[in-house]
Amino acid sequence: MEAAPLPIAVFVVDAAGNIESWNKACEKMAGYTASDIRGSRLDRIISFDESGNCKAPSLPLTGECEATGHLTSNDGRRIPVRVTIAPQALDPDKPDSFSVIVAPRPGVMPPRYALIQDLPVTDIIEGLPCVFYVIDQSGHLLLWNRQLEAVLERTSEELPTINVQNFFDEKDALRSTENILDAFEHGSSSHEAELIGKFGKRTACLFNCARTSLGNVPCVFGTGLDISARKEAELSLLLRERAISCSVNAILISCCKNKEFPIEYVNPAFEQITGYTLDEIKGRDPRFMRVEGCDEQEHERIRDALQRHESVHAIVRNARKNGEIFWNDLRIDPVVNQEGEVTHFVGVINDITEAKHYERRLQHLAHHDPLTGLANRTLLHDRLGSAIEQAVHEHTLGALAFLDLDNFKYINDTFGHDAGDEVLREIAQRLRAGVRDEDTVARVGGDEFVLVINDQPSPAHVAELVERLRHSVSAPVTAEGNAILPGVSIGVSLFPRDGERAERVMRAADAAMYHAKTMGKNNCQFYSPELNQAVHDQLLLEASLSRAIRDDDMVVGYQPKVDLRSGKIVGAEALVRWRHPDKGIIPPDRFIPVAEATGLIVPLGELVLSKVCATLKEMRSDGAPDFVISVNLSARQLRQRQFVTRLGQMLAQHQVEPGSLELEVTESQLMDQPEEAVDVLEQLKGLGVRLSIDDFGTGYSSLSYLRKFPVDFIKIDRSFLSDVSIEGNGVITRAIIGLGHSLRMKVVAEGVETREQIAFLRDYDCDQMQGYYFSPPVPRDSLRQMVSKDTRLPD
Ligand SMILES: Nc1nc2c(ncn2[C@@H]2O[C@H](COP(=O)(O)O[C@H]3[C@@H](O)[C@H](n4cnc5c(=O)[nH]c(N)nc54)O[C@@H]3COP(=O)(O)O)[C@@H](O)[C@H]2O)c(=O)[nH]1
Repeated sequence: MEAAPLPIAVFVVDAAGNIESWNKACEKMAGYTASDIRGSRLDRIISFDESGNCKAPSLPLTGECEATGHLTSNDGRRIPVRVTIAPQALDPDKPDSFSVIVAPRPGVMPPRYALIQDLPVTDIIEGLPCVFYVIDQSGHLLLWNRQLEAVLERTSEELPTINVQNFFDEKDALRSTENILDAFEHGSSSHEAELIGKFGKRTACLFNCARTSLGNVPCVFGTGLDISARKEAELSLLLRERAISCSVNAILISCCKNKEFPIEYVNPAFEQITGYTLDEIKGRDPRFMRVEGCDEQEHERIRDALQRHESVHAIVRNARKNGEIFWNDLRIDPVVNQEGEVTHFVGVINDITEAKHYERRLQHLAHHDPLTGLANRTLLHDRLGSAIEQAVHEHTLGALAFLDLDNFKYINDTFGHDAGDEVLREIAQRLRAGVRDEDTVARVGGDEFVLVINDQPSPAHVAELVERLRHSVSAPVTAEGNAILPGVSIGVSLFPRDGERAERVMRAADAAMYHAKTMGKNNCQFYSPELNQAVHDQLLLEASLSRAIRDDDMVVGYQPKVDLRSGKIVGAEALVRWRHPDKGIIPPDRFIPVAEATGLIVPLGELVLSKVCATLKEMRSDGAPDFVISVNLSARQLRQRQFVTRLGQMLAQHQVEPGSLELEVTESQLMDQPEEAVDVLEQLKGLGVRLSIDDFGTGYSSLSYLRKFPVDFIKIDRSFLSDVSIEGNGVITRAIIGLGHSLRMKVVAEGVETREQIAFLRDYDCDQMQGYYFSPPVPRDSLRQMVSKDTRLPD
């Protein structure tokens, strides 16, 4: 392109040639500003030609003249100009200012290289924004600029002595030197390499070399442009590119150029997660992976955010190429260019399918029983709350049934835990099959199930349904090759009739179930306000029992035990009663279960034992040192860790012979945890006390355990004696007597009420009897009298 012609410059000087005025045109031509130049002499900027037609003006100026010369601009250029100087004053005799008109001389502009000799080469080389070098064929520097010294951290004295290959890293030296010297052969070369300073400074440079010669010496000259910043930018770009490429999160970049936001890039993780390659989907609308009809609202939200060029986070379901649906934790952010415009969107796709499934599993676990898959207590509570709310709102009737398996412990102990689990699973399935999908079946404890039955036409319908369920649950279950008969007690409450809050409805069903248990098990009871009263009474009983034990309102009665051969009283069973201030004597059947359930049995048992010890001491001083008193023990007392130690201490404290105390434990208690029972019984035996198995025949003793229990007596349960003349009963009683004797135990018959029973027991060599036929439980003093009078069973 032709350069624009320079304007004519006109300025004013005084006669001495000092510049007085300087306008924009002058500044444009010469580059000096008015403040730079004002006051300078004319010959500072214009050198006049001495030869030629025009004569150079001499100072001081006197008159008009025309000359040619060169204007030296402030950037060092020498511009050929024609100069006209004319006095400005009106009085030509006293001229004191002159106009100087400077015009570039057309046609006298030098050819392209004509001024080359005038070039300030050193200035140019030093002013270059890069390193400059001239190298001979041996690889030594002939010429260089200061920039090279700075980059190589070397002085101008050092540089000529060092070969160019030492300017580079060892690994780069050969290649870089070759590249530079290549220019000797090919005329030019270009490459990138790092210059290494003497003290380790590294400068990445782009080298451009060209062949030339200095005089007759062939050499290569060139520049090395510092590209460190560019290299750094490139590296960081590369790093980001690699990071995107290596990311485990799928990344998608889409363009904003149209409303479809076409895909421009996806990384390998995207390809792996979705199954689509970049080639397959480039240019497509990213929504192509959405699942029709799924997460519509979320997609709408994403769309809105993108239209507004905003970031958005959403969790949606997408389809992989193979059709599989995955959960996508999606984060989309706008990408802004240098002008601040959003040009792209970057989407980070995180496949959280596994996490979602895990979350669901956790959710399920948090709300379901792992063994049966039924609802657990938490879910039951939620469902019951909603069911009650619905029943209240819609004026319908709902039912809550509380089911407790009657003999589950026995099943577990006899057939093993695997069989027990199988029974629970089978029962769960039967219950689930017996109700509708909208009803809830929950397992809330080892052998406790709860049903929430919605929207029932009448209580009679509920009763029918629950009875059907009871039958279904009680049917034999085959587990681990055994046919097991699981009985179940069911308590039912109705809502909102029995309560409008979950806790109340649950409590009502629980009370009904408790009632069903006391009614002989394997039956179903509905809650009634009377039942509530009973539960209330029960609670009162619990509270006052604790007080009674503390205040010693307990009395112990003694029922004599008689030797069947001699008819002599040989001992007694201690039986506790509660002497209630208002209700009179309360029998143990009413408060022992409460004491056991509340743990009060422990202090109560200790109270009885200490009273018995006191009685035994009295009996000894009465002259009956061999007299034995038996005390009933509950399972909870037996399981008490310090029981044996404490009993030993108590006997010692009362100075009672351990052999005069007998402890009765029921057969079912022993068989509850037989291994532990053997352990405790042995410790008790070690203490010297006597042991007996109470209510024998009602539990499920196995012969192997009977052998292991170190007991002295077995007590035949009174139910077997109720009518010994009836075929079956007599047979069992006889068998128990035989069994006891064969195990070297004495046999006691309890609940003996008739002469016939006595005769029967004597016929079959039973050892002792206890029962109303001889005596009911009597106060301590009455017992002492009977013993001292030697009251006997008649022959
Ligand atoms: N853990 C503890 N349990 C105790 C204690 N005191 C009593 N009990 C247990 O309470 C149950 C009921 O006892 P009770 O009402 O005292 O009845 C006993 C006898 O009165 C009764 N019996 C005795 N002879 C006859 C009879 O001829 N006919 C008849 N119908 N009943 C009779 O039997 C009960 C004694 O039974 P058992 O204990 O099985 O020998 C009872 O289970 C007691 O064990 C205590 O301090 N701690």
